[in-house]
Amino acid sequence: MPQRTLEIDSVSKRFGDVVALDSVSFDVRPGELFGFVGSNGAGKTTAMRIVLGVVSADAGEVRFDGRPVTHEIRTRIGYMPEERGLYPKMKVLDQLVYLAQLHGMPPNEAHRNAETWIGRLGLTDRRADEVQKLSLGNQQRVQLAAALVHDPAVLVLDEPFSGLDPIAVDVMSDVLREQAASGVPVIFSSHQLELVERLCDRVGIIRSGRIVACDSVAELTSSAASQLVVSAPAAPPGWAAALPGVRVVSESGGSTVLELAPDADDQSVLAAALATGPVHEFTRRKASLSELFRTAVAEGAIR
Ligand SMILES: Nc1ncnc2c1ncn2[C@@H]1O[C@H](COP(=O)(O)OP(=O)(O)OP(=O)(O)O)[C@@H](O)[C@H]1O
Repeated sequence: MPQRTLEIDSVSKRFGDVVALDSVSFDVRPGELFGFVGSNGAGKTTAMRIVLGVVSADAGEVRFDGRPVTHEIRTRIGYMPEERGLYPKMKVLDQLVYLAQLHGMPPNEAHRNAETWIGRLGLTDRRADEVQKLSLGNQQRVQLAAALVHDPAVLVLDEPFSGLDPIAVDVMSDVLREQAASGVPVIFSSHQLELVERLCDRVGIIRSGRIVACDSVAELTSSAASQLVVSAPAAPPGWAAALPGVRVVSESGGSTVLELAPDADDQSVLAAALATGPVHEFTRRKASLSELFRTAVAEGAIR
């Protein structure tokens, strides 16, 4: 295991009868952007809270750099909680300086870092405003600054992109990429799967407290069933339904999307399409993360 890896090892957690996490294991490596995705209530927030020590695990262990996460290590984690955790009446600059010092940073450095992130995140005009007077998106920028202001060794961000405008999404994306590039393991949860697909080195999909897939998007999509887009305007409805190893995903206006089993013969699909008349398009398409996610959530496991 490389140094500075965050390891979640066989972590389980119940709340009464609800199994929130069932022996969840994955790791986030240095320099990696890791996307944590799953339906509402799948267990993402619980897992992140356990990493932070806000919630204790019933079983399993969280390690950083090969050692169990202690209070000292937790002060080196930059955390953006889902419920957000700012002091509403405190001014932006004061708040960031205070939080940096709370993580053990000397006052001068705390001040310098706070100013740096205020500038970087486009909050300069708001630095003397109380947090409660900011728009939600700007509060979120402050929340990101709060996670970063103490130069964390790990970043754990619970839905950092929710509610951001497109410019703020770009800023957030750039900052997360930079942090990862500087060697920080970064994990964030999100329901914006196109964004996760675009940004992340690896993705973990959690379903009902269990990890059902964990790999790079390229690996996950290459092992998923491949799809064919066939445009055959003269083909009658249902033309492909009886072809062996073929599932019709959608059919509209002469364009049909088919899912092929690994051993299905695409040439016989082409022959069947040509038998109906001209074929204008015949393209293989990889499943997107969204499609993969739906399969994983529906079936429980994709590999
Ligand atoms: N403090 C708690 N007390 C009781 N049940 C809880 C508590 N925290 C979480 N749960 C339950 O644990 C399960 C996992 O919830 P969690 O918040 O981790 O999901 P999530 O993946 O973050 O969902 P979302 O995408 O909606 O934020 C849910 O069934 C939830 O109701």
